[in-house]
Amino acid sequence: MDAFAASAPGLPLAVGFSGGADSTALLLACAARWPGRVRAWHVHHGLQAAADGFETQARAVCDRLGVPLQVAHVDARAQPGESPEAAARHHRYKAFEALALQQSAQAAIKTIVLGQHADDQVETVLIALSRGSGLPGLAGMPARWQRGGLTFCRPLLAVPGSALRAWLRLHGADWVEDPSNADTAYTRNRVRHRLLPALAAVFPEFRTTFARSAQHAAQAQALLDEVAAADLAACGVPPRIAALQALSPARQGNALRHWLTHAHHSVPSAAQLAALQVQIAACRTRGHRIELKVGSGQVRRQGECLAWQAGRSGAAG
Ligand SMILES: Nc1ncnc2c1ncn2[C@@H]1O[C@H](COP(=O)(O)OP(=O)(O)OP(=O)(O)O)[C@@H](O)[C@H]1O
Repeated sequence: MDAFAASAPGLPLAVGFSGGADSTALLLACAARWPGRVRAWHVHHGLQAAADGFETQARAVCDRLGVPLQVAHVDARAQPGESPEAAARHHRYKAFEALALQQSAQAAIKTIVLGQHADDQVETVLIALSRGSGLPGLAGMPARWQRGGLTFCRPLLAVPGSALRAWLRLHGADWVEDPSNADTAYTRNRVRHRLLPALAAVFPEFRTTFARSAQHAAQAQALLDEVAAADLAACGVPPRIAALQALSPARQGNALRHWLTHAHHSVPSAAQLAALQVQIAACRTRGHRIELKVGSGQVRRQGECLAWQAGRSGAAG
């Protein structure tokens, strides 16, 4: 397994270690490759009775490998309207950031590696397709990104889940099965247990080909982000309406989506974006008002520019 062949990670690194098969394989591989430069971080989500067993397993594996383990306990219960998976992910990343802050300067963690593999990537792309997502969703999970001064990597995205388990068995390693992975109440689990076997029967190479499509989508999205950044630099932030009107509809929509998503963390629906573009096109007189619900807030006209107003409790900006 040489998933870091393309670019070596900054060391020392921490493995996000759940005790499950995927992150166990990742921890074993990293500990063998960079002895003494690897740590394990385990997040106890406080959600299910089995979680204490995950922590016990994580401790046992790390003791055996001689890898230092740090455990963060969080309360990852979902807020109303939030999915349990999204809540767990949110709290996990916060916990990783907190663990990074606890490190001494000499041992500062440069990279956090996570164990998502090719099957996880296919599931992500299929779920995005089922929701009618655009390129950002179809691009799947990024292999590498920066957050809070840390670099996160997913070096196993090209490796099938079955290959990881076979590799673990070959090395006599054990892991815990998260019982919630079998719960078909979750969309992702239904995709994994019902859809992936059907796909494999029709398209045996689907992991590789879907991953290639996801990469094409990610490259195209990177280009659209560059075009949006250049167009917004010309339009100003917040954007001037006359400058937006000078753009083609496709570039205007791209620039608006980028502005709302990146500056205001508010993803507009296709219908909201189309309505906003109709309003921008009609805005030819001094008295023309624009006031539209977009994402989690509102877009209004403010003089010659658009302005963003966050949902009820937020401030204008
Ligand atoms: N409780 C946790 N503590 C630390 N890292 C975690 C935890 N849960 C997940 N991760 C990290 O995030 C990755 C993706 O988690 P997810 O739950 O989506 O996958 P998984 O298939 O259950 O992975 P695994 O088999 O490693 O548990 C894991 O491979 C691991 O690197």
